[in-house]
Amino acid sequence: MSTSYDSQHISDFRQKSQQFLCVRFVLEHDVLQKILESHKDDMKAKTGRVFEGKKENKIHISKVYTELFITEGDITNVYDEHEVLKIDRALKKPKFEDTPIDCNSIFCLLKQKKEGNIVLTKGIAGIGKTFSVHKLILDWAEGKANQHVDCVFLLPFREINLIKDDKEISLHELLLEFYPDLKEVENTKFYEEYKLAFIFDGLDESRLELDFDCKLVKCVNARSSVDVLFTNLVRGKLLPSALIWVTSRPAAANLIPPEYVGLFTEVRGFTDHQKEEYFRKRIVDEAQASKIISHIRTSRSLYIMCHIPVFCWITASVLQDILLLSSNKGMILKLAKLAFEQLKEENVMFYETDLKACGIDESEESTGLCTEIFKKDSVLHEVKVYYFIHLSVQEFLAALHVFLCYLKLDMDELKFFLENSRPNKKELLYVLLRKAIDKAKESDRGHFDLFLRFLLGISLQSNQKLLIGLLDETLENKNCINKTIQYIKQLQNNDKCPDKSINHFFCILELQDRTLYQQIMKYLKSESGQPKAVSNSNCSALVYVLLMSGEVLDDFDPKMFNKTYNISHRLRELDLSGNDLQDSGLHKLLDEMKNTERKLEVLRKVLMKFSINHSCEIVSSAPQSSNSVLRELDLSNNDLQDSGVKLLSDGLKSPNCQLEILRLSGCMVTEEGCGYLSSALSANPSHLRELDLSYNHPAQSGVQLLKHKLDHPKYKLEKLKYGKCKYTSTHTSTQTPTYTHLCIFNYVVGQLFSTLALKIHLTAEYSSKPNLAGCNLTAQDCEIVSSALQSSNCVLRELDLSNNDLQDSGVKLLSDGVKSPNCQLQILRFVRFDLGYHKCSELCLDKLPPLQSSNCVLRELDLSNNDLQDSGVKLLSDGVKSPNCQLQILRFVRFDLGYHKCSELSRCLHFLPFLILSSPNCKIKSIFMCLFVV
Ligand SMILES: Nc1ncnc2c1ncn2[C@@H]1O[C@H](COP(=O)(O)OP(=O)(O)OP(=O)(O)O)[C@@H](O)[C@H]1O
Repeated sequence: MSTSYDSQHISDFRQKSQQFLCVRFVLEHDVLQKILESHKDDMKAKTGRVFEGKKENKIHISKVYTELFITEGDITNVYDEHEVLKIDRALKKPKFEDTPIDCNSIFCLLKQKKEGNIVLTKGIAGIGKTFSVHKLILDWAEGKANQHVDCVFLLPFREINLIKDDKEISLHELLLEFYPDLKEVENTKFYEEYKLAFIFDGLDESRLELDFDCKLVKCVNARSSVDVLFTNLVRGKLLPSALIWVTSRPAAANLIPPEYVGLFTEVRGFTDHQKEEYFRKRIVDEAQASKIISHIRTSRSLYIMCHIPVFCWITASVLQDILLLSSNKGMILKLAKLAFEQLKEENVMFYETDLKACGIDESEESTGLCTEIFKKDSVLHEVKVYYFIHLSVQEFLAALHVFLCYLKLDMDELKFFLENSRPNKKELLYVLLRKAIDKAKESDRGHFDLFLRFLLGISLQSNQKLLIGLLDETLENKNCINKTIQYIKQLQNNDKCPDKSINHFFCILELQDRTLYQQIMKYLKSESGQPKAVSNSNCSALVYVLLMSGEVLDDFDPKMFNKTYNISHRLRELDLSGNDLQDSGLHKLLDEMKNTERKLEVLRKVLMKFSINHSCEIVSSAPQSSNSVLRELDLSNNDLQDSGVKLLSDGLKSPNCQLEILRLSGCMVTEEGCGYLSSALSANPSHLRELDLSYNHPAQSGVQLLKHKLDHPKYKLEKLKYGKCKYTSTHTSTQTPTYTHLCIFNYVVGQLFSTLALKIHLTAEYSSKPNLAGCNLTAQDCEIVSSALQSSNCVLRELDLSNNDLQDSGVKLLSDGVKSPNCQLQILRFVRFDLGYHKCSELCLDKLPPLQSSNCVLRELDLSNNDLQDSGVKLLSDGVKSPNCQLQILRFVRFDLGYHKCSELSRCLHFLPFLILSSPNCKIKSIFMCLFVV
């Protein structure tokens, strides 16, 4: 029997199925709306708060966001202009005549275009591309703009890079990686019926290899590599109705073929009006904002630079801190008095009455600055006691107070030191310092020691400059400083107590006396030639003094730590940061340590470039040795590479290895190196707790191998640093005591000298002598420097590139710059620019500025501390002999002969002056050579 449907049946069925579809649609719609609402909340959280340098500085974007000048640009220019020229142009001629466009309107403008599928926005580093992206998304999520768009996805290339290169993934899955909540849209018509916008931020950071002729992908569920998905979106093959926005720095903008670009925009930064608006918005205190704006106006170059928003931020941070210091001046002075009064009494804890006696009342004690400097406790009977956050803060403030009293000639306050003496004004500082030295010497417990060091530090004019805002004037009194140094030295001759003697070393260090080394040697060698007894605490102080002095290490004899003076067994930590100790020196040192019952737990060798094979072998053998107690090893910023890491990993595998912390930041480690480390950890899982691989180049899979170890209970690994997270080295500075209080300055100033700032600094018109020493510049950065040198309006006259790891390729680029007829460079410094560790010195030197070139106008060249070797020196002398060479001063001070004991080098070096001076063309007036034969 066949079923027959009459028309009534059919109509009922239609009605029901329509109802069913409606119900399904309503349900689906509800689900989607919920997902979209939660996505919007997610986006608000993601884009609403912005980092401003430090984590704790996370603020809401609306508090700082200032409209930017964005224009519609000509896409064809993208393909023929170099980024440096763009920066240059942007800095010199920030013209804002074109019609600005509102960032929120870009999607509407795109729709008006007949051709092209995407919006491409370019802009130089720090100009505000990411900020614009965040603002657009936030406005959309808050319902303020672009409400025709149902859903916006932010996909920064920086994060896309984290997806495995070879992973096949669908667009839907890609979105799930970023937005897991979208899981539920899978079976809906989300991708077909909703208006979607995709924002790809920072094309310049992308590691994708873009091939716009690649295979077609049209379906959101079809799998392929991420680059194929991206190119299909851009070509309009995948989700053709979606809106796509890509941002990029200029150099990478040309990766997208122009035919796909519907709207091309350029972020041009802040106009003058916007700059000022930014400062007023960011700095809530109106008077402070006005002060900063007027300060910026007085400096033309700063004012121009501030059209780049990131500079506005840096400027605001630096200037605000300086103002903060002066606006808190009154309070700081009261605290300084309090600190001194209490120090005199040897008090570290004090009461409300003590605060009042120094003019600090109850209302002030728990506000502003006080809360940062004080700690407050209620002890017995609810009586409040106060103490400075750290004793050194009290000691520093006390020293500041005494120095201020000296400036004000407040003899009453200085009575504590001067007692009955009444020196004249000229002698006052010397007498005051001398008496303070005596006071510290008299104190058995040494409670004036650090105070004294701060006071001596502040008495140097160079340090006083750091206290602008607190001191009304700075004073240069070299005569007094010299007399003080002499006085301390005199005391040292009769020093009976080692503790006092060490403090005297520190005092001399604080006064930046260069003869410190001899003083130390004198201390170490008693008259009988026998070592003096050195206490535990003095041992580390002594090592500190020894190692902090660059001069000392030229003559560094590791035996001193060991047999002769028998102090190495007390050594716990050895920081060789920034020293010249070569491989051979390190070898000797570790060798000595091996033979004793040593307790060296922490070895740091940061910033010391050294050869791969030698040093890694040395370092690898140290943790393997059976009596090794090495716990921390910091080899950051050395060119270890994977081969070095392999050697090191052999050490780690040893059951004797107790290493807990290993820092290999910036050591050119790739995925291969991660593999070695991973297998070393597998072989010996029990110790390593912290591994720093930041600033290296491991592919994601390399990191994954190690990350796995983080989760597994078998391993102790707790911390793994990778990517571009900044590792703050614990590298100490000779001036630590005096600068402790200024760490906030250092932070901001550090920001100011970021590579980005320096790049722009370099191309800015005002700067003819940028100091780029120790700025972590790389070979790539040399491209910028080289272009600057070749530019027709280059004003660079003097360039210091010391202590940068520029590598051969970088030197080559620089050399191209110096050869350019436009280049006016007269002075070039490459001090301790370790050419040596490439072990191909001829090559390197070959790439140094060509002294023979008729365009080269170099007058001064400083190659100190480079391992040029014989052949290098020969090349150099050939250059200098050339009739074109203009060189007048050539330095290679502290050339380390010990390293090449058996080579021809010494002979060659002795010959060099002769070779050069006997040449009829030679214009050299002085040669600085300082030879140390070990
Ligand atoms: N519109 C703005 N309002 C206020 N501050 C801004 C604005 N744009 C940028 N800034 C400031 O400049 C800094 C850098 O901006 P942003 O990260 O957007 O630059 P970018 O062009 O994306 O740079 P890069 O190419 O280096 O990624 C921000 O952290 C912020 O401090």
